[in-house]
Amino acid sequence: MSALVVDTVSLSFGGLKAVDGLSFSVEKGEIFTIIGPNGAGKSTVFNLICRIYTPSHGDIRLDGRSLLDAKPHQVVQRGIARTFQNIELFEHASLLDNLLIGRFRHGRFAPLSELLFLPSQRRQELAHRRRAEEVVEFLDLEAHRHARVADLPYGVRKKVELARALVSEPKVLLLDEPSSGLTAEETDDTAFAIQDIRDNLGITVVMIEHDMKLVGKVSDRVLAINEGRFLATGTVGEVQADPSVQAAYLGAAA
Ligand SMILES: Nc1ncnc2c1ncn2[C@@H]1O[C@H](COP(=O)(O)OP(=O)(O)OP(=O)(O)O)[C@@H](O)[C@H]1O
Repeated sequence: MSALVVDTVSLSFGGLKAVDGLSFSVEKGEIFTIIGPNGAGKSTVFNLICRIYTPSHGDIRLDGRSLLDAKPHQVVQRGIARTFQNIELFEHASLLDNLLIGRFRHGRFAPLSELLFLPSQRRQELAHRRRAEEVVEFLDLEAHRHARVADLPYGVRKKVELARALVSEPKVLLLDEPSSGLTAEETDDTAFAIQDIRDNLGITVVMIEHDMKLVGKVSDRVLAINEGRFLATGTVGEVQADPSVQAAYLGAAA
């Protein structure tokens, strides 16, 4: 069974069809990349998967179960985590605190037991702290664990966002332009991190990315879209050679 299925999904903003009858599926353990010119509908697809938007038509399924009955805050509990094109962190909190804040969005948050600090709550807290420390180590962030996020260089902040997504132990990780704003060296580092996340943590990765070098390095399969519609899917070479993909990029550049 596919990990994630987007099934004939549509969404319009006013008269604009941002996503138009789009279907694709992502297999478990795959690194799957969505490409397309600016305004193609890529971020809207992520927002639909995360339930920020509700499709006007179609269904989205995680492990065979529709996500459409989930509220945005329940999507993390269902097993989907996400990073953003523009970093979204608590800038004045420490790296570690940013990861711990994630726990309120993960698992059960019971205000009363939290208040009373019951043993079950304490166990959960400790497990979460352990998980946060493991992720810090996994992404080589130990040197920065107590640093204030606002004081960290951009490349490290981007990694912290990735760490925060991993703390929720997702089945599927959505990465929105993981290389944007990074140097070539940091982008190479990100490629290794993405591969490690799949290989060592067994997480399925769905990524939006413009940097075709990174796309070619890590993707098992690529999906190209334009004007909210399916253009082509296959290996990066197959998709880049597809005439409809070339026409879409040429059109966008015109
Ligand atoms: N909230 C919104 N309200 C109105 N129009 C929107 C909204 N969000 C996106 N759009 C429009 O929908 C279309 C798809 O936008 P989207 O951001 O999904 O594209 P994208 O492929 O992610 O682009 P980029 O590569 O530039 O980030 C664009 O024409 C955009 O202007």
